[in-house]
Amino acid sequence: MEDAAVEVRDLVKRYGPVTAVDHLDLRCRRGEVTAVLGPNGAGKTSTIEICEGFRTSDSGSVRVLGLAPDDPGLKPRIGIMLQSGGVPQAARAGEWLKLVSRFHAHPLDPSALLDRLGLTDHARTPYRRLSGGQQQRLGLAAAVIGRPELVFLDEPTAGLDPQARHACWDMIRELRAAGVSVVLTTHHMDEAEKLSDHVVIIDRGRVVAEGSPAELTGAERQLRFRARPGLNLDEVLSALPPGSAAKESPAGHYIIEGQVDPSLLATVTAWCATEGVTTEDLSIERRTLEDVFLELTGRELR
Ligand SMILES: Nc1ncnc2c1ncn2[C@@H]1O[C@H](COP(=O)(O)OP(=O)(O)OP(=O)(O)O)[C@@H](O)[C@H]1O
Repeated sequence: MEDAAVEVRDLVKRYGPVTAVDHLDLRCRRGEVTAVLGPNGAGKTSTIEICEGFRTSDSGSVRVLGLAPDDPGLKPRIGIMLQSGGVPQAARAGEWLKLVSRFHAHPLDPSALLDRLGLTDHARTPYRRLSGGQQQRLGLAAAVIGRPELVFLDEPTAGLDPQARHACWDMIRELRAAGVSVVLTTHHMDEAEKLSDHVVIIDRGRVVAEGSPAELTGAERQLRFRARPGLNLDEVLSALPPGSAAKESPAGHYIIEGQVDPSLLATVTAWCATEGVTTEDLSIERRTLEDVFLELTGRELR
């Protein structure tokens, strides 16, 4: 398994009666961005923090860059951005980053990094006085300053405004371009779709689906329209090619799935015309990761 940045097999983590991670397998390839998605309490942070060496597992095996998570040789090679920050409350942003840089053999320039993340004006501000978004950005800076081979980012854009979010995305793209492996957890589907090579969806401590964003959303497209509620979809389905699907969700919002081509479009609009149904907002769309997630778990991510 030479090329795995992270290799987790049959991982189990229990907190008393709660099984947070339930025989989970996870493989993150080197040089790729892997996004781990799941609803609250799915077991993402438990899994990632076991990989980072901050929590112990009950059973299973974990290899990070080929090493055990508690191997002292691993720390200088990985960067970690914790959900909880991990920065002393009184530490000033600039001084903290300089201190962190001294732990690394070939660090990035702290001032340039602060500038990059829009924190130059806050270099002398104690951590506790930074806004939530500024704290996040400082955490990201500390995770990448040592030029790591692998970066773990736990919800890196939570609470960021759109501008800071884009700065964070740019940084993740640059890391990837430089060959750095990135493992990130997120609640944002668009973030996972835009940034990642591989998406792993976990729910109740297990992997429920994985693949590239394109593999997960499939080539299938959807025809969506609005019309009066309660249309008999069995009728339109009987006129469509086998394998097509139709649903009304929520009331008055219709989705037809299958080979969405001009012929299918003609069939649906002709059927609507014979039924005296006026359609509104008719559009053809690709399935999103959010659609896939809802189908798999029946739950929203947020
Ligand atoms: N230290 C702990 N003690 C007891 N239970 C815990 C602890 N940490 C996590 N849990 C429980 O384990 C389950 C998984 O939590 P975890 O934080 O790993 O999920 P998550 O997917 O990261 O969730 P979120 O998206 O909310 O951060 C949850 O039911 C949580 O309440």
